[in-house]
Amino acid sequence: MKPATIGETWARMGSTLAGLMFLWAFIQQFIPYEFRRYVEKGINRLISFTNPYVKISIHEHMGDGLKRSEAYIAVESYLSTNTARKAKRLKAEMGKNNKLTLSMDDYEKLTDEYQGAKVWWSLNKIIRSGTGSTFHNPEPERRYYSLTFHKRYRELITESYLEHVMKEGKAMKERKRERKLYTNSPGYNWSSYKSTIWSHIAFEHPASFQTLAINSKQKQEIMDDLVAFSNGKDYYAKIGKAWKRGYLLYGPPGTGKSTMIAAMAKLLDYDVYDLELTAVKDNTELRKLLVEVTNKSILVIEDIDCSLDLTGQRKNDKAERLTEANVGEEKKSNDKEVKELKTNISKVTLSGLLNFIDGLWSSCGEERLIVFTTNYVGKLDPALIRRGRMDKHIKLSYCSFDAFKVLAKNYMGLESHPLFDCIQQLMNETKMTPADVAENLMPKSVCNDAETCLLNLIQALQEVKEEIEGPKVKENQEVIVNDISAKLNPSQTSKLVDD
Ligand SMILES: Nc1ncnc2c1ncn2[C@@H]1O[C@H](COP(=O)(O)OP(=O)(O)OP(=O)(O)O)[C@@H](O)[C@H]1O
Repeated sequence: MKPATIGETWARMGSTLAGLMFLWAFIQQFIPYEFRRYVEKGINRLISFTNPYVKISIHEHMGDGLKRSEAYIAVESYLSTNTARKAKRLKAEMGKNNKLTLSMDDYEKLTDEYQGAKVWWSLNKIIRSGTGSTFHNPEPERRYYSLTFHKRYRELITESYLEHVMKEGKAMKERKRERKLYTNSPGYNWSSYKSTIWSHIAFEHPASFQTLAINSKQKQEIMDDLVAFSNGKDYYAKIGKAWKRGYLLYGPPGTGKSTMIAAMAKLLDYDVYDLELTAVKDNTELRKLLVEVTNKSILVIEDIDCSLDLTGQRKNDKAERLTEANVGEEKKSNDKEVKELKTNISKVTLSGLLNFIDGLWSSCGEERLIVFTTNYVGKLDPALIRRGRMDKHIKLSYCSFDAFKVLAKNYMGLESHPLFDCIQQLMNETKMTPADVAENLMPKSVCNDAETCLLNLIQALQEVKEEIEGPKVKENQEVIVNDISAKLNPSQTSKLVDD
């Protein structure tokens, strides 16, 4: 008799297995549940006894279903380097600097070798039919990586290879890291998540400390403080303090508080979590949001004076005013607004916020900055900004000549100009925010050159000064400017005088 080919053997095995399964399904109907469980357990044990391969699963989400597992993220980036070379089915996504990044597609398999041991990775998913996206289950699909290897490598894989994957994966993730801007604001529903969870976009704010227009001494001091913080892991551990630091940025609108936060994030390569407190329903929701904040991040609460209990009160007042004005045609729209205002009143309390920042963040997470901004530092509850909670108080003020020089370099590439003296003198006598100075330095038409922009600024500064000191100032100042400008460009001078 002719020996069976490999194909025939597989076919025979397949049909035998199918027959056995059919038989088992048939028998199951007649045997009690307990006995069935017993038989199934035995079969499983027999399979694992005869199967020489070990399987480890690494799931994407932690037990609570909210947080992505760090192990999963590390495996994902570890495998991404092999993916482009080895995998046949790839997933492409837009990554850092608008570059496409490739990763394994669902159900794809990859092999890897480590100290002579061959392992197999695959990306699988569990689809939970019938479940929708909810707060607790943001995704109905749950992905997980499976690692399969021969049992003779058990020790090598569990004690050495997995550690190697975690370490390499984390390092790669760090190198490819793209800074993100997270927000909980319902108006910015960038992802499919519900409004109460953070949604994010890539954070590509162009501001840096180099372009930030503040006094150079103050700038250097802040930068040194930030760098010392980010290198301070051992120091914080030694003194027994949680590795976090609070900054209070205060000053009039347009002095660069938001710009400084962007510069901080760029300097340290941190993510930014912009917490809109008025969109947080209550302390429970606040807790959920804060638990989600990752390490190496800045938690920002802007205009803190407008965000806490005060806001509730303000909204209540407005709701009452609208209710009183409920007459005529406006009634319908007022009713709607009153309803929205009443339902949107945040119940987050100052003590709730402080408890979470002090308690929760001290017991979990590290390398985090908290930044509060306000235009009115005097309005804040001293408990909120005491040292230890807000460690560094930074005052951002009107544009100094030092700060102006940074803006002149940013906007016009100018390091010096004969008109700078006049600007310096006016800046010492007036108050103008960097935002207003910057606006005046922007060319108003394509043909505007640097000198025209500087003259625009001088004119604006004169107007501010005039408001403070009266019109006589303008006359005196014009004489000085005209003297300088006449030497530079006569046509510009007449323009200024005419204005
Ligand atoms: N110190 C600064 N350095 C560089 N640019 C600045 C500075 N201050 C303001 N600007 C410019 O003005 C614009 C507004 O500044 P920014 O939003 O940072 O001010 P702010 O203090 O946060 O204001 P607000 O209190 O109203 O939020 C910025 O887009 C930036 O171009």
